[in-house]
Amino acid sequence: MKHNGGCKAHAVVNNISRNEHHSTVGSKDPMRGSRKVEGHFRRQLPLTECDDSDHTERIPVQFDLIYRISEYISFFLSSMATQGQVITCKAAVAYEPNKPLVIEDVQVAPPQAGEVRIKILFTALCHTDAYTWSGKDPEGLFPCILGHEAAGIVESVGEGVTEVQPGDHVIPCYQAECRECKFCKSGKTNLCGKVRTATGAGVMMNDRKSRFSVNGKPIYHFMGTSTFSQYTVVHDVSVAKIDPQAPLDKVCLLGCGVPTGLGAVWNTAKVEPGSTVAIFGLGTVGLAVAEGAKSAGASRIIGVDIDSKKYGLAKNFGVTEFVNPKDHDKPIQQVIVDLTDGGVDYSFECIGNVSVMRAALECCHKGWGTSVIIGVAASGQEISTRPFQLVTGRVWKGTAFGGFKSRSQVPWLVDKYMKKEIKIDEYITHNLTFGDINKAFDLMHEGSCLRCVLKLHE
Ligand SMILES: NC(=O)c1ccc[n+]([C@@H]2O[C@H](COP(=O)([O-])OP(=O)(O)OC[C@H]3O[C@@H](n4cnc5c(N)ncnc54)[C@H](O)[C@@H]3O)[C@@H](O)[C@H]2O)c1
Ligand SMILES: N[C@@H](CCC(=O)N[C@@H](CSCO)C(=O)NCC(=O)O)C(=O)O
Ligand SMILES: [Zn+2]
Ligand SMILES: [Zn+2]
Repeated sequence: MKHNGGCKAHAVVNNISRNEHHSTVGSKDPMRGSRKVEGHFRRQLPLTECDDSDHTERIPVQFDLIYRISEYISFFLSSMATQGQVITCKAAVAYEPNKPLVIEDVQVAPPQAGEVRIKILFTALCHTDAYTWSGKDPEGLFPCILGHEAAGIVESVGEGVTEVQPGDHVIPCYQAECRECKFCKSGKTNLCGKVRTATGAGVMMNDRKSRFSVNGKPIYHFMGTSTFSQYTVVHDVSVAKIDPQAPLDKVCLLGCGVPTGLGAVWNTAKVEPGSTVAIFGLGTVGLAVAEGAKSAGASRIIGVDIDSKKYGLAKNFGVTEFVNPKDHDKPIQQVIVDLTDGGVDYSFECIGNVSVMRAALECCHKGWGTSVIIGVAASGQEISTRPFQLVTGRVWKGTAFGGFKSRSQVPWLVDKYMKKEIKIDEYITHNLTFGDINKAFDLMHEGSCLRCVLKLHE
């Protein structure tokens, strides 16, 4: 008898099937059917039909467990060979602003005290990588290894690291969480001060030096993550340990864009049921805002984008109305105020354009409307509005990583994805190999690309 969907084992099989299906969308995956020791292997097991007897129902679960143990042992043995050694691997180096990234052999030093070396399996590209690469980031340093939206497996740990060990599946987090500094203890913010000066300077805290080099010349770290490398070294306070069953080629997105949008709604704005919402910019971050607003019970979710093609897609994430500023003669804030009887309860800027940030504030309702800045604006840019906008009750806020505490809450977001409570697959429009990283950046500037996931190892 075939599955009827009611047994525990069947739940596992369903999960495998779903992921298997999505992992093939838009990509030719040379890993399919192979048995490499990597994060998404579990989902590539051949499926056997089960019947209703206890015996056959247990087969997939046992098979899965055996596989996971062998995966762990195999990874453990391979990491024994590299622990304490310099690893030479491929990384995409940004030598100069806007010049194509160069994939080359990079030496990655072993982790020092309080550091973790991670084998990065999958990384996505975020608009902030392109922003720093463009040379407009005041903290941008060259040569560097960009990348901050990824997932991988711990290869080795430095002295004193207790919360992760080789073989653990992890997401590197550009926003650290040490649980000891005044930011972490305040209960008022997800920002952490412990390693921020080092990550902003492209080095590690211990010795203020980089762990990356090419032929002896140091290469800067980026955002404390540098995931455009087959191996990276991060601070232990920047590592979230996640469910080893989670597909790493999907949950890599929980390193930045998706949590940022969801958290902007849930943690920063705290949107209530029945609220009206305007979202400026319908890329991954804006769509995650829409998803968060829908789940928070917003009654109207107005998407604003200069690319009208975004509307069809945005409906799937909860956007109920669409406005293209190019279709109107009036300022966009006036268009939205007219549409909503005086303005929206909440607005979100997900572009990084300071003129749009002003419009997003000014389309909020007098007395209570709150606008959240998410977009990252270029060096030298400043925001402005008439102070009267704030005097009359509008509130201007900003958010980093959606207010989520990284080490504590990224694993929770992974679990929510595994329970199908949040989307991830729907944001992945492209899958490419590491060698195509420059093509992936080109795609980012095309309207059809939300997130492109790169596979770092063959
Ligand atoms: N604060 C944070 O923690 C955080 C985290 C992730 C990303 N970001 C930033 O968020 C922003 C969005 O990231 P993304 O990956 O979704 O980018 P994206 O480029 O995919 O999306 C931007 C969208 O804005 C639209 N747009 C551009 N100019 C516009 C205009 N004048 N009016 C209306 N729409 C316009 C584009 O058509 C596009 O759909 C970036 O600035 C990124 O750096 C911030
Ligand atoms: N380095 C830039 C600021 C960049 C920025 O604002 N980064 C966001 C995350 S963007 C992720 O895609 C952030 O979280 N900032 C808080 C922090 O970096 O501590 C500049 O100097 O202008
Ligand atoms: Zn990002
Ligand atoms: Zn801290």
